Amino acid sequence: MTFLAIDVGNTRLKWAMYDAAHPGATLLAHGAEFLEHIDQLAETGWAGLPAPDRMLGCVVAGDAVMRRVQQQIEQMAHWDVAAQWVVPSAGEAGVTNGYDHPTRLGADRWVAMIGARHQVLRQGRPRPLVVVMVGTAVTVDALDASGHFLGGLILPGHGIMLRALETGTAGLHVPTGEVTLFPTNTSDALTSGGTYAIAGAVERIYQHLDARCGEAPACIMAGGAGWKMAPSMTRPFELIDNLIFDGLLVIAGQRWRA
Ligand SMILES: Nc1ncnc2c1ncn2[C@@H]1O[C@H](COP(=O)(O)OP(=O)(O)O)[C@@H](O)[C@H]1O
Ligand SMILES: CC(C)(COP(=O)(O)O)[C@@H](O)C(=O)NCCC(=O)O
Ligand SMILES: [K+]
Repeated sequence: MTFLAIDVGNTRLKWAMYDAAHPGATLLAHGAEFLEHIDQLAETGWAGLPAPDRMLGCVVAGDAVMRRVQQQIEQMAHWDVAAQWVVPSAGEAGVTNGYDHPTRLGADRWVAMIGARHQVLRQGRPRPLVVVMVGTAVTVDALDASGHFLGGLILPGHGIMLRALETGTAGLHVPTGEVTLFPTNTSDALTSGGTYAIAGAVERIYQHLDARCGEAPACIMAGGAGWKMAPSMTRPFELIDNLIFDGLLVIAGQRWRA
């Protein structure tokens, strides 16, 4: 059963076609498009793909963007698949949702937590877990050892931090710099400031979760800019590029496995 997984963030749409709709499926094809280019997906990235039997996605870029994606799916002549989008709930696939209003949680955060929780369980005993996603925004979410989502942080991503400083000041229009411990020029000061803001937020949630659970958490990181953070993290972590797709495969497996 071919399965199309779609992750629509605020910067890019990421898609992956699998040969089955459950964890362990083989990846057949994948791609990413900036949101400006998604109206050509049917003619470009998706042309020549096998027709998917099932589709499951998560979208945080708004209803208009979701409709544009659905139009591309409808435009695929030989496809006959209903678009289904994950809506965060009180509980799914072994994760329970501690958000005040569970449906207001970003669908990408929910799916990533489900993917990360299953990754931890595959590796052995249940542990508390920090899930970091470094995309347009950065999210840092905490689950206890039972798979309960306790809550998390939202902060600006690298790009938004830099743009905010550029537009809010007269003297901060400089090229990208390096991350250094004691920056001695404006470029390095900005790049290091953003990177350590994110690393510091992760460190704080890690400490909060360690204190709450009395056990060192696992940490899983994902997102288009996750690799930029790797050298600056203060705790052991695992970088999983396909975390959202892994989560979508877990959810699909539970919904559709006969
Ligand atoms: N090759 C790349 N293409 C696009 N964005 C990239 C790339 N490498 C790093 N990035 C960074 O990743 C961010 C987008 O990551 P992504 O996970 O696609 O975000 P979102 O899920 O919010 O759309 C951008 O803000 C950019 O800073
Ligand atoms: C926090 C986010 C903007 C992150 O989006 P992204 O960086 O992946 O584009 C998204 O998860 C979102 O819109 N969340 C809804 C609000 C919430 O989670 O509380
Ligand atoms: K995302």
